[in-house]
Amino acid sequence: MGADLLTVTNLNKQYAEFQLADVSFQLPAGYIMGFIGPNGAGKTTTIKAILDMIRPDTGQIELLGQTTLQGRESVRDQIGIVLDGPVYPDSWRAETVSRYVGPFFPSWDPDKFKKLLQDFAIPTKPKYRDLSTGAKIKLQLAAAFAHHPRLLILDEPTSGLDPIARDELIGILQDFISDGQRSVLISTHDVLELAKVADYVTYLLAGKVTFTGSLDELLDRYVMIKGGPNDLTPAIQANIIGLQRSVVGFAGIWPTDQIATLPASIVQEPVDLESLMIAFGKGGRPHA
Ligand SMILES: Nc1ncnc2c1ncn2[C@@H]1O[C@H](COP(=O)(O)OP(=O)(O)OP(=O)(O)O)[C@@H](O)[C@H]1O
Repeated sequence: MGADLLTVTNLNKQYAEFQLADVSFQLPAGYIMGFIGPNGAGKTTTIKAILDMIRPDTGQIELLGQTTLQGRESVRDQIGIVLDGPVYPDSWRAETVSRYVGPFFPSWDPDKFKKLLQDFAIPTKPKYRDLSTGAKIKLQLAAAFAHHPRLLILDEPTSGLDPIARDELIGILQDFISDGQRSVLISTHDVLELAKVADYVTYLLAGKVTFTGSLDELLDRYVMIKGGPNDLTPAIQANIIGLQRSVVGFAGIWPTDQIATLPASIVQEPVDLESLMIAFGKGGRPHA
């Protein structure tokens, strides 16, 4: 496993009605980490702290081995950023980005940027405000890749993308990490797409990390259980995560290490990330 490109340790930030509490996780080189959790969990706040767009109350952020603000500034060139929503002035065109954004990055490669505009099929004539949502995201990606980043940080890049564009983006991210030297931190609600490529996930709930680690490890910890109405004993009801009832019975998430406590009539199936996220979001908590 390569060196960590990003380490977040005990990050705290207090707002009037929200607290980011002791957020810690690390991302090694060569991997994609999904940063997931319900609306308002604190994903954007954490990303803003990582990018020095807000100042945390306490905690440490290490970006490409640099912990101080000055040190992190010195590696800024190696961090590619894609944020949700409009990021360039309405009147800009694709090549304006190279003219005005390029000078901020010592390793900006105008030829690479031009080639990416072609590769990503980004129209160069329309003004930024008239580009489609997908083209706007791809323009940010082209700008991020044009300065040869080692770490790509994306905050909800898939919102507003159609399924084809989402699939394309996932492919681009996979290519990006393929040499084992680079990593991606991606915050998204699109866990179906994410589950196809993420090696690691960090799951944030109400400002706290409730799981960080390998996606396979998270999925191995649980099974989906199903049974008829009469199978729902008080013991199952007390421990099941994200109980769903219907006329034909019930379903929910169950910790793998407690499978032995289940009656033989209960059906067990592998769990997927989306079902887990829904169950956790409904008030269930990840099992220690
Ligand atoms: N500047 C601020 N002042 C006060 N509260 C803030 C500020 N910025 C964010 N918050 C609050 O912090 C909480 C977390 O917001 P954040 O945008 O980090 O969540 P998120 O996980 O990215 O959510 P979403 O998935 O909806 O984008 C929210 O309740 C939000 O209102």
